[in-house]
Amino acid sequence: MSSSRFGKFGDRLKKKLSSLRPSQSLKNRDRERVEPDIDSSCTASDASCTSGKQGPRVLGQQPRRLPHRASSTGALLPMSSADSQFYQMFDTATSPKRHGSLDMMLRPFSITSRRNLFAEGSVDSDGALRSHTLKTTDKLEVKKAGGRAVVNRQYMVIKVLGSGQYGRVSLVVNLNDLQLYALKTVSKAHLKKSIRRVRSSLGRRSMNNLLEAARKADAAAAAANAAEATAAAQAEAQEDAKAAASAGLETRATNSPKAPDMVREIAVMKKLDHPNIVKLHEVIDDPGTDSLLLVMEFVDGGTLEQPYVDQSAGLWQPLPEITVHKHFREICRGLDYLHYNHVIHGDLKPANLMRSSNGRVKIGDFGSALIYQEAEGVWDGQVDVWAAGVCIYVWVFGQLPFTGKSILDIFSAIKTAPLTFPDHISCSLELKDLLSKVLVKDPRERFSLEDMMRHEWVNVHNTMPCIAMRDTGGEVVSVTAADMASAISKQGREAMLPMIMPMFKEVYFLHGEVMDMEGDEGKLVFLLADGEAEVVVDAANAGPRNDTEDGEYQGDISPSEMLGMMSVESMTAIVSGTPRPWELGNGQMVVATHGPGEFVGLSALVAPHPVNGTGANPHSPGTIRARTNLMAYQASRQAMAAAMRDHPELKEVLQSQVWRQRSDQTVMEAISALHLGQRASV
Ligand SMILES: Nc1ncnc2c1ncn2[C@@H]1O[C@H](COP(=O)(O)OP(=O)(O)OP(=O)(O)O)[C@@H](O)[C@H]1O
Repeated sequence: MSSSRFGKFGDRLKKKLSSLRPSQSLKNRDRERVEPDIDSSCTASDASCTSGKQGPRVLGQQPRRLPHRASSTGALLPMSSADSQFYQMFDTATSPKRHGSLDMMLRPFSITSRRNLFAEGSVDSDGALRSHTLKTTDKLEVKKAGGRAVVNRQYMVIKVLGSGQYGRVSLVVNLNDLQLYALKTVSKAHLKKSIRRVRSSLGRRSMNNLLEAARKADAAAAAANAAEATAAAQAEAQEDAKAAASAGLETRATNSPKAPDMVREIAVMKKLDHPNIVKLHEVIDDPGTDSLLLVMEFVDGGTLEQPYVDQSAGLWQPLPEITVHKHFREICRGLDYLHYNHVIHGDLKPANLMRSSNGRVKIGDFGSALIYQEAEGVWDGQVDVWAAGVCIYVWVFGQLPFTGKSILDIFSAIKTAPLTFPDHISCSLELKDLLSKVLVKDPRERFSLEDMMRHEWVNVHNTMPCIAMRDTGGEVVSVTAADMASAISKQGREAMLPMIMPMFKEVYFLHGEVMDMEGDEGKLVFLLADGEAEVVVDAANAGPRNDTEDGEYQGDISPSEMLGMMSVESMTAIVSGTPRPWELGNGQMVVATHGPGEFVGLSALVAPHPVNGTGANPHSPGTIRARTNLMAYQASRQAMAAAMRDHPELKEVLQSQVWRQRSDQTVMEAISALHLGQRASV
């Protein structure tokens, strides 16, 4: 492998990069992917099945422009045959049809472990139940059967239950166990943001920041109804106000929020199991979009807000104290279980409390929950105690304990106004006593959850004890590597994990540290647990590895075949001449970034050789480097190879992982193909 030859290739590649224009930006390409739109309103006659829209929803769709080449002065030049060959291949590889066929190629991996109840074109005995492909993304498949949407051949949508600020909740039936579940679509970006938000609020923002934020919010929503300030918002504001006051109104740079770890949060949530907690059963990721689907226990009695609030007037209807008492004891148990497992709910409010048909109250919506880690410092479970107190107050008195005409007024009332009880509603002295100990502004002086559970109003003078988890014992939920890796459903993942998890050991890397070097024999495979890794390739060193001396191509797979295996994104990255933040200079390019729950280093193990297309490529096609401080599970290539020999299905699954991750391997193939395309034309 002569370095001059690759040097020449490198120069030609650079020239190519600078002379080409992408037909679309990477961003637009990403946005062009079909968004999942699960809708119960589909009918059998509506083949597109998207709420009456024409065909699936495509965001940011733009007419495709033919690639052309510009001179340095911007004038269009006639294409060379190498260019046109390349463009032809590029066009084929990136056309929707071609992209579709890539999906087809991957599809068999997606259904191996699922019951195929609604195979394409299947018809029931009456001929009524037909299925049509509705939409398929990399991991999320939505089909239509019997006029209803079916997600991943498992969850059939019955109806929409409701919509929150960030997503929609549908009632679905699980075709595997014929039980009802609630399926919630949430935005990954929102989930990450809310984790960050809770962390930062628990990390103590200053009062100045808080008031500034409140002023901005007030200005933006001058007409906002004060009643919209939720119990949780009050609780958060309360915590912030007190914390800021005790910190002398200074912004604390220390104790800054850690990078959000959605996978860890989800892994913990999935392990929580308590009669007063809405169970999270499955999380389905669609990597092509911002959507995450949460499959939850269906709670059939509605929320503890709907029946008690007059929506038109925004007024609460006071509840009998005895009803509130019953609800509250269950909330205490659920909260106690959460806190025992180091989970802070962070958004406790009547709208997030649900009732089952047998009257049991369940805490739901963990979108703002936080897993407390001792390393992070202060335990802030007191935020949930405050919110629980606000819930009692609202139910008993039919109004919020602290109100104002604007958000700023409400914050100010929370911070300074004394707790009062309306005269026109009578309640027991015990309840007033409890509220006066729970709605205490300083969290250090506020009742703890256990104090609350021992209070005479709750345990009815010790005749109905409300026993805390700490007194009964029980294992605290912990998450293992296997839990983390299976937290979010990935196709084939479930079958693979038991085979590979025993091989992994925990490793840590500092930001910038090399985990595996390009060109070395790929010895390691990593499953990322926390933090991000990037794959960097050196374009100047790229090229085929089994050319003959005279450069003749010896492989048995053609460049166009290789291009058929490429992802659109990596191709766009290769041909774009525009400098991008991920281009490091000196011909180095970050071709892939991976986060928690994803594998890196697999391509050396299972991907076909970039040129001859056969066998596994024993060399790392790119350098794997820590993009942040990170924790990962590491396995040796040898051990993985042995497992693949013993379990042929593991190889299939890992191969599909490589393609799905738009790995560095595909980029290397693109570079090789570009090289070969150029040489073929010389
Ligand atoms: N597990 C569930 N079982 C039954 N119904 C549910 C379930 N989860 C949510 N719902 C219904 O869906 C509605 C919307 O829920 P969602 O959690 O999206 O919004 P929210 O909590 O009301 O608002 P936000 O998320 O904006 O705070 C709820 O009001 C409730 O009626």
